[in-house]
Amino acid sequence: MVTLTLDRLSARYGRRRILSEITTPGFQGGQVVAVLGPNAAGKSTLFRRIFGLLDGGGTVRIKGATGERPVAYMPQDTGANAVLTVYESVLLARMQGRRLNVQADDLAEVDHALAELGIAHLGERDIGDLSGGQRQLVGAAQALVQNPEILLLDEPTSALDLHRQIHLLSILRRLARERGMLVIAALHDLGHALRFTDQAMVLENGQLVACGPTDEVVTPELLHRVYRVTARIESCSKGRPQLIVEEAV
Ligand SMILES: Nc1ncnc2c1ncn2[C@@H]1O[C@H](COP(=O)(O)OP(=O)(O)OP(=O)(O)O)[C@@H](O)[C@H]1O
Repeated sequence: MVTLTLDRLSARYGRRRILSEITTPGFQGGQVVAVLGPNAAGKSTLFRRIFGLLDGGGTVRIKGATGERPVAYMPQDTGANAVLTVYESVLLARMQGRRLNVQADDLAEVDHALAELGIAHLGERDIGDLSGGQRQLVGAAQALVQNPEILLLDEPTSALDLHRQIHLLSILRRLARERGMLVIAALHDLGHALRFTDQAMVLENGQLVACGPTDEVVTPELLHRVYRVTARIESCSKGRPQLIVEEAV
C-alpha cells in the first residue's frame, strides 16, 4: 500500500517563504485526506511542492508505489487554452508519459471516467467552451484516468453545484477504498471534510497547525481559532456530523 509522508517540507516563491517545515505522519492508500485552512494559508503551494513544481527544503517521502508515475495532480484552475475536445483532453491525460499508442483499454478508461462523472455527453465539445463546473469535472476526469496511486486535488468541488459536489466526493472516497488510492484534497467546505475525509491537515500562514482524524481535528475550537467563526457540530438523524456555523467573529 502506498504511503506519503512529509518531512520538514518548506516552499518559497522567490525569497518569500510560504510553507514552514510541514511534517506529517504517513498518509496511507485507501484514505481521503483533507487539506484545510483559510485563504492564502498555503494549500495550493503545498500541492505544487508535493508534485515537484516548486523547490524547497524537506522531503516528500513516497513508499510502496508500484508505478513510475504514482502521483496525479489536479490544480485549482484547470485552464482551458488547448484547442481540444473534452474526449481528446482526457485521452491525452491518460497517455501522459507514454507514446501516443492508444490501446482499447485507454479508450475504455476515458469512456468510463466521463460516464462516471456524468460528462460523457460533453465528449465532442471543445474544452474552451465549457462552463466552470463542467471544466472542473473534466479536470477530475483527466486526473482519474491516470489511475494514480496518490491523487492531489486542489479544491476539486469549488465550481460544482451541490449535487455534483456530493457525487464527486462520493466517487473519490469509493475509489480510494477500491483502488487503495490515497486522495488528498483541499476543501473549503468543512462539512464535506467531516463527511467525506478520514484525515485532515490544517494550514495557517504556511504552518501545519493541526493534523489527525478529521472528526478530531475539525472542532468548534479550531473553527474559532483558525476560521474565525463560531460553530457547533451535531449529529444528524443518520448519525453523520453536521456543521452549523453561527457567525463570523
Ligand atoms: N506564484 C506565486 N508567486 C508569489 N506568491 C504566491 C504565488 N502563488 C501564491 N503566492 C502566495 O503564497 C501564499 C499562499 O498561497 P496559496 O495559493 O498556496 O494559498 P491557498 O491556501 O491555496 O489559498 P486559497 O484558499 O485562497 O486558494 C499567499 O500569500 C499567496 O499570495
